[in-house]
Amino acid sequence: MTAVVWFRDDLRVGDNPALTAAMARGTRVVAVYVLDEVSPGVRPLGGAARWWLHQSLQSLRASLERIGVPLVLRRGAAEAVLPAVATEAAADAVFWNRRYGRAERTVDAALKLGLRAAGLHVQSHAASLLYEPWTLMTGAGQPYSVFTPFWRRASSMPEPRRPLPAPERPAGSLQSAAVQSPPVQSEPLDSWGLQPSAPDWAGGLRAAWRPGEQGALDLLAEFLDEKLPLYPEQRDEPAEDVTSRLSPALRWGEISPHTVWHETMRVRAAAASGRIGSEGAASTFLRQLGWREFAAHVSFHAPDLHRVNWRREFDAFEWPPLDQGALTAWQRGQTGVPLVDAGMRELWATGTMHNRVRMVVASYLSKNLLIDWRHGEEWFWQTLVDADAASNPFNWQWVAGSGADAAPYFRVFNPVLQQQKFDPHGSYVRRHVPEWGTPEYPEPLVDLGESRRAALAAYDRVKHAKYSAPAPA
Ligand SMILES: Cc1cc2nc3c(=O)[nH]c(=O)nc-3n(C[C@H](O)[C@H](O)[C@H](O)COP(=O)(O)OP(=O)(O)OC[C@H]3O[C@@H](n4cnc5c(N)ncnc54)[C@H](O)[C@@H]3O)c2cc1C
Repeated sequence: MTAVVWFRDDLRVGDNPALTAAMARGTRVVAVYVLDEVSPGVRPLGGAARWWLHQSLQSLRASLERIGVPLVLRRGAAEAVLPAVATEAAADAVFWNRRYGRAERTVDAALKLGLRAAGLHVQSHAASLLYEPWTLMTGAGQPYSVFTPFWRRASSMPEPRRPLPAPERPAGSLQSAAVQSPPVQSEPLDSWGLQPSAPDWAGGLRAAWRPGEQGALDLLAEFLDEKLPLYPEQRDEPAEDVTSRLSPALRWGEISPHTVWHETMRVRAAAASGRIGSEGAASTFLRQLGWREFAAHVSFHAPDLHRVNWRREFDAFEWPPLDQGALTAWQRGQTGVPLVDAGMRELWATGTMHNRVRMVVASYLSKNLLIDWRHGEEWFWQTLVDADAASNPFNWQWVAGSGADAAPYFRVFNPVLQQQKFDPHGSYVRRHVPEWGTPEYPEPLVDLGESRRAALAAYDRVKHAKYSAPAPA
């Protein structure tokens, strides 16, 4: 007997309910990761995400080996690949942790039916969110559209379950089972071409990150030990390194939100007796995790979030024809606005950008340059190591004004004031834009005041538009 564990956005062995359940049977366990870029509606990964995935799979393979579980890599439509692997492995059971995108759920539902019809035991588990998106609803049974009541409701629920320990290698039995069972062919990871080669642009990513479960656990420990007390005061300052940097690890499931939650609560409880301020700091930090939950909730109930305005009245917004030159200048960090350019260059070099600066560059693109937020969302999708199918479009729409609980459209971030407030000494800007203040630095692409007024005028035309859903065909 063999159990197959299908890994997806849960590239870890600790607190992995599907893996734990499979190991608990005491039979042989085979892990599989399917690179599925062909199933309808599944969004192909961006370049930085592909780089991360390569490193993370290497790390997962090593962790699984230590508990006697081989990792099989296959490429193709999951609906065909997974049953094939189950057959090759002579499996009688398949386990996975749930995912929440519509296309992914369609694939998973079809597989569950098909595998069960073929006589296999199929079990799915909750692992990637503290609250599955359908478990928190308003009193009227509707999805939440405002963060504060959503988080209040979440906070009134029983505490998220405790993380599960990493399963251990069972003594003896697995080896003999493995010898008797057919080996399952795996594709070489290198053959997937996830890493850039010509040119190799990933040097900055390698320098900035250590993908994999151990790297994530170390980041969390370092954050809780050293940075948490500073977090409430300094988390908006991009020059300071006081945020957790856990977003790619959470995106790929190298660490579970349950682990982050309970470790933070443990530190909070320990600090309550001594270190002043940690209780509030812990709540501030966990509230950010709440935004991740809220983005997943909103996206679950509005699955085309990267394409469709959440507030449909924004469909009437008349974006001017795309100015490709302006978009390219923004992407390359050549707008002549120091904070925007610093952010965009940080993104290109390291695969991330500080949250405050993400808001500023998104506002600049969608309002000062009047470029449709979807172009910015797509660029982030390609370049962020934490590119997330829910959080990325959710936040873009939040800044653009078309999203759930969004900043009102007329809130145009002024990048000069934002720099004065959050990078007053210019340390962050200078780190990424060394030629700032020299003749080599470009002139501003647009006048901030004029472009702001033009954006507000465009918004005025849509402000009173009412969305009426298209009549059914
Ligand atoms: C335009 C735009 C696009 C974004 N795209 C993404 C994305 O693709 N993936 C992504 O994970 N985050 C995205 N964010 C949210 C946020 O910028 C990052 O999560 C954060 O900068 C990650 O740094 P950190 O891990 O040090 O955060 P911390 O401050 O340490 O926060 C802890 C965790 O909370 C979560 N979190 C914090 N803020 C948010 C938020 N606003 N929305 C959702 N989750 C949040 C993240 O998982 C983060 O790791 C985006 C924000 C903006 C404005």
